[in-house]
Amino acid sequence: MQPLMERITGALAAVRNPRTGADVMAADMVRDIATTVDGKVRLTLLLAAQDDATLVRDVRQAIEALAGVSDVRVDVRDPAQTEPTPARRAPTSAPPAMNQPQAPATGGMGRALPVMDAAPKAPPKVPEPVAYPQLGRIIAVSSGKGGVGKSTVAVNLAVALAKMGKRVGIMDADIYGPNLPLMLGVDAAPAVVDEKIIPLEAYGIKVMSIGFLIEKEQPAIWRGPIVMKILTQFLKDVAWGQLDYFLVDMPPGTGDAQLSLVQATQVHGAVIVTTPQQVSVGDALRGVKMFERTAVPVLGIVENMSYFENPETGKPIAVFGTGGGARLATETNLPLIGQVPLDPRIQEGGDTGRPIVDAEPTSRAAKELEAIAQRVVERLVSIYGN
Ligand SMILES: Nc1ncnc2c1ncn2[C@@H]1O[C@H](COP(=O)(O)OP(=O)(O)OP(=O)(O)O)[C@@H](O)[C@H]1O
Repeated sequence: MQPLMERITGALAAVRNPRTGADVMAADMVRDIATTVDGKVRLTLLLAAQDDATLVRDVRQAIEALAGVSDVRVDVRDPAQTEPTPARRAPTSAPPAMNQPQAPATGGMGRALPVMDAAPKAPPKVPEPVAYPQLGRIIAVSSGKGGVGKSTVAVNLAVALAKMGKRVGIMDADIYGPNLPLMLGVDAAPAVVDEKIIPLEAYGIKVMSIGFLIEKEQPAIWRGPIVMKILTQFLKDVAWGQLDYFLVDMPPGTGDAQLSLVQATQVHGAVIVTTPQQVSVGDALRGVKMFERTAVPVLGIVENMSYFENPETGKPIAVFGTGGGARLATETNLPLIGQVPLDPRIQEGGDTGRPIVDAEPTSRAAKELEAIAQRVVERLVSIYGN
């Protein structure tokens, strides 16, 4: 058999970039191929904003198919932010420490930090927002900080809307921690038919996640232009069909993805998720302001993990303080459209791919989430009509 390195470069020479027609080796899109004696392969793929993100998967699959390969990691970089090399670097044999992560430590936050945090040299061109009428009303579900239950709320709102007979799509734009595959129990490489990506389906909703495309267990290094690229591709190149509501599970904070989304299309409304604690409320306030600055109407505030229902008395116990959602609503003059209790079944359902609105429809949490979906619809109708 040929040496592994030669077989890798041979396999990559058969992976074509549909945008340019050239293979990824000839186009100099592959850097730093490294292998270990036990068949681990690591490489860097230079993916421009205009390139098809499914190339990452194609590259990985081409290498996985080779005999003797036990593990493949593809690090994605934006060529605009990568130092040009005068000549293509020769493939290197892997040093023994090859498998050590290259990204900075996460500082115990359980979330990988981006490895490419250098500012782009030239300001990126701001694209004109494009309308996607087939997606129906586009709703961003956002939070100021991570871990407040934004994805949980987004997923359950989507399922609740579907139970109301609406046609619903959901995508995540969370490059650092796409949660939808786990929460909805779907995780497969979506099929591509006639150059359109076919979304996966769960609980009557159509689903597309960055998690279906990017490498698992490796730091997300997609930044600025790549986020924009993925968002646009999900809006434009996914065969969503005609929808009534399209939910976007945003990454926490007020960064690239939020701006990219509002630059990519008209967002009809935002739902801001917070917990009752003051610190969470402060972050959420910044989120509200960001949407207001970009002329996206905030439909309302959802306070999650509001209270724990005492199983014996049925009385609420404030676990994370009280009143945060109401305070934020007063400060921003926005409606508080729901208070979702802390319920261990929400977490279990999130981990096993069964949203509580489907799994425990009679629970107080599920009923509240359904009521929130109803209020979101009413708010949208009051702003845009039917
Ligand atoms: N009301 C709730 N009761 C119990 N557990 C909850 C509740 N809401 C969310 N959780 C759990 O809290 C964790 C964080 O929720 P989730 O992933 O939805 O938050 P997030 O704000 O989207 O986080 P991230 O910043 O990672 O995207 C999950 O394990 C989820 O199941």
